[in-house]
Amino acid sequence: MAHGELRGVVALDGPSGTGKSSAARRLAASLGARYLDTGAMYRAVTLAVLRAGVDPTDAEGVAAVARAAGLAQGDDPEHSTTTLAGVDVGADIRGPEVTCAVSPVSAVPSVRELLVAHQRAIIAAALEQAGGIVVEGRDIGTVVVPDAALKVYLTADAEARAQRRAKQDSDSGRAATVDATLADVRRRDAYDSTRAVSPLRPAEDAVELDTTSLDLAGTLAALLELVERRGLRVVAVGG
Ligand SMILES: Nc1ncnc2c1ncn2[C@@H]1O[C@H](COP(=O)(O)OP(=O)(O)OP(=O)(O)O)[C@@H](O)[C@H]1O
Ligand SMILES: Nc1ccn([C@@H]2O[C@H](COP(=O)(O)O)[C@@H](O)[C@H]2O)c(=O)n1
Repeated sequence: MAHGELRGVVALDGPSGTGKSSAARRLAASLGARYLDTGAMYRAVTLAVLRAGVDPTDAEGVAAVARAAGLAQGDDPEHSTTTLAGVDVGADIRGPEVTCAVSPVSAVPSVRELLVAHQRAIIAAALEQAGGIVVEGRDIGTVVVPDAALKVYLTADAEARAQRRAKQDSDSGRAATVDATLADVRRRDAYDSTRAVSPLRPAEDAVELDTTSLDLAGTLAALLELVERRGLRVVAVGG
C-alpha cells in the first residue's frame, strides 16, 4: 500500500528490544523517507574500541578510537549499512561482545558529541534530498533533534522484549536463553537510563506507544496513524 511521503523528522526512542529498528525501517520505507539507526553508530565505535584493545571504560582511549574510526552510516531503509574505514561491519556490531560493551562506550561524553554532530549532518542531508527521515535511538527526541515533527517513545514489558530478542538471536544462529537475554536487556536499560550525559528518557512532548501486545504490523499501523494525524504525510498530486 502506498502511504504518501514523509515530511520532516520522526524521532523514535525507547529501551532495548521495543521494536525501534524494525518499526523505524518499515515506517521509513513505506513513506519514501530515509532511515538512521544511531545505535549502529555507537555499536561500530564499540567494535573499533574492542578491536584496538582499549578498555571500554577508559574515556580518553575510547574517544581517541572514536575520532580515528572512519565511521560511515548509510540511511537507506532497504539496505542500512555501517562501515569502519570503508569496511562493512554490519554483522560484527551485533555480536555479544559489542552488546556487552556498548553502554559504557556510549556514556563517554566526547563520543556522544562526535556522533551527535555526525547524526545531525546525516539528518540535514536527508531532509534536503528526500524531505523526511525516521531516526531511532535513545536521545533523538531529547538531544539530537529536539524540534522533531513527531517524537515517539516505544515501550514494552521487559519479558516481552527479552522473548523477542532471544527469538531474534536464535533465528540468526546465536544461542541465548530468555533469562540471560532478560538480564542483558535490564542491565543495558539501567546503564543507558542512569548515565550522566543524554540518559535514555522520553522527551516531554513524546507520544508513548506500548508495543507489548502489538505485533510489528500493529506497531507500524499505530505509527502511520500518528504521522497522519500530525499532517506529516504528503500525497503527490495524482497519488
Ligand atoms: N511489536 C512487535 N511484536 C513482536 N516482535 C517485535 C515487535 N517489534 C519488534 N519485534 C521483534 O523484536 C526484535 C527486536 O526488535 P528491534 O531490533 O526492532 O528492537 P529495538 O528497539 O531496535 O532494539 P535495540 O534497541 O536493542 O536495537 C526483532 O526480532 C523484531 O522483529
Ligand atoms: N541514540 C543512541 C542510540 C544507542 N545508544 C547506545 O547504543 C546501544 C546500542 O543501541 P541499539 O539500539 O543498537 O541496541 C544502546 O544500548 C545505548 O547504549 C545511545 O546511547 N544513544
